[in-house]
Amino acid sequence: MSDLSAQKCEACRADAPQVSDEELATLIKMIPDWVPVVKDGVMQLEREFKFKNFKLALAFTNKVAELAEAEFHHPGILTEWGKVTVTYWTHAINGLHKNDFICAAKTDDLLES
Ligand SMILES: C[C@H](O)[C@H](O)[C@H]1CNC2=NC(N)=NC(=O)C2=N1
Repeated sequence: MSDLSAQKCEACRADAPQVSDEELATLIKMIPDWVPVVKDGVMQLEREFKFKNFKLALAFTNKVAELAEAEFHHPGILTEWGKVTVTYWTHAINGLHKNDFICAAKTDDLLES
């Protein structure tokens, strides 16, 4: 568990600021397996997780879903045979918030659980 994954998400508020370029540069180093991507004009964090088959991919998907409910911060999840693509962004601000980095770090920790 890292400093980032030990933190808790805060409630998503529409007036919350998006992370600054400097914060992005610092935070992205803490989750080196994730990449910032822009989809439909919205900056998001994305990582592909590889598995031996669909059953393992689905089991991981369910762990991510439980995390999302526990933090009340929800990703996009694409579950395929042998692969799960997880994407975080904050809908309330249509961009990246520190919550997204916390949840990405917590998602990485699920691989050890
Ligand atoms: C009403 C609103 O959807 C909720 O406050 C939560 C639910 N989960 C969420 N998840 C994400 N990724 N962004 C949000 O803004 C968000 N809002």
